[in-house]
Amino acid sequence: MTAPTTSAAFPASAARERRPILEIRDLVVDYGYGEDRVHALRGVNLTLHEGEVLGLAGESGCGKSTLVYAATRLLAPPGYISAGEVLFHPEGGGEPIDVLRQDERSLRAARWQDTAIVFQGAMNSLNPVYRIGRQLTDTIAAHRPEMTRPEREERARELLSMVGIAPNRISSFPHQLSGGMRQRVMIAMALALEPRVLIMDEPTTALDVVMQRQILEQIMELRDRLGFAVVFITHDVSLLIEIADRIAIMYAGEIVEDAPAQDVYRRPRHPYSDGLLHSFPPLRGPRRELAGIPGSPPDLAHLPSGCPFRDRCAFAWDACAAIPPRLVPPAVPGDSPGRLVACLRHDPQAVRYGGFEPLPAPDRLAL
Ligand SMILES: Nc1ncnc2c1ncn2[C@@H]1O[C@H](COP(=O)(O)OP(=O)(O)OP(=O)(O)O)[C@@H](O)[C@H]1O
Repeated sequence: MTAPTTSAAFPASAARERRPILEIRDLVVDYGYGEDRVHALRGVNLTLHEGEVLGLAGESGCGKSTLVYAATRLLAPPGYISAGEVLFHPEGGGEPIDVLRQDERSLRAARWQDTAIVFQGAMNSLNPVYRIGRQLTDTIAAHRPEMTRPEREERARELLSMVGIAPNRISSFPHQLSGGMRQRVMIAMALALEPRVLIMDEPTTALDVVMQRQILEQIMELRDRLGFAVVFITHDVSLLIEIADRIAIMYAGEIVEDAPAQDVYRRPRHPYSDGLLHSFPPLRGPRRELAGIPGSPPDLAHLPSGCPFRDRCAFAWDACAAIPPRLVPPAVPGDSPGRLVACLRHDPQAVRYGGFEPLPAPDRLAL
């Protein structure tokens, strides 16, 4: 069986040796107030390392976008952060900065320089009345006032060719470019200030498959060359197995599995990760039977007790209705260090502490 290749320039083992660049700790986000408050993030912990490609996957509504919007302070009302820390580690060491407590001025200065985002459907946010060159040079001018106009134009041309667009397109208007080219321009804009973290929220979803692949390959090539870290959001876990070093799977506002991409592919430990893998055709390697996941995610305003996945889970037993699972190393000897899963089958200690008997080994270790 041939496993798909990842961007292997940065093996998962390297992640553990590299410095963390962004640490999200116990992040809690709600939308609205009172009875119908939606608990969109319920204590999320996630670390991104320098140069790493971290994939964030999960069905619609599980909180992927909320997580990156909150972590970059771009969350709009009625969303609000009620607890947590987001630590950004400055280049060259020094005390990490808590992004959630940063004042507006330094936040604005840091945005695009430290962390840049390519939003869902970003290609539609180019201003139709300005040439793309002007839109690129304006972004550069806002952060690098010391650069002269010819220097900014030169940089804009360089950025375009970096993302595979002929530099003479600098004088095109957005409507003269295809959707794929406009999305490349948005990526060029995000890279304009050489950020250390690039967040991409479903950056290629609106494009056809061939264009998606070309853009992904380009991003990975740029990552290898420039060394920025990437958080890549998608519903499609098969795609992440191709491009990510590590994958975090989200469900109902929590991370339920966090593991090297190859481990998620070969041995998913959470039944939800397994279900997601069987919901999308693999891009390479042997075919998997596509089964999908029965049922739908819970209402985040009225969550069930215990494990939020239990109604859809083939392994659920009475303990799952009573004990909320925590992220722990899987109870399988030989699993990669640093791997985490939030499933009671892997946390016999919590099960016993809650007054239940752990599942017998064959079921407990089936995934
Ligand atoms: N403006 C809002 N008001 C109320 N609830 C919201 C709002 N935005 C998001 N939510 C809720 O927060 C939860 C998480 O949404 P979010 O958009 O972060 O999920 P997602 O995983 O990024 O989904 P998608 O893949 O569809 O973008 C959802 O259940 C959604 O209903």
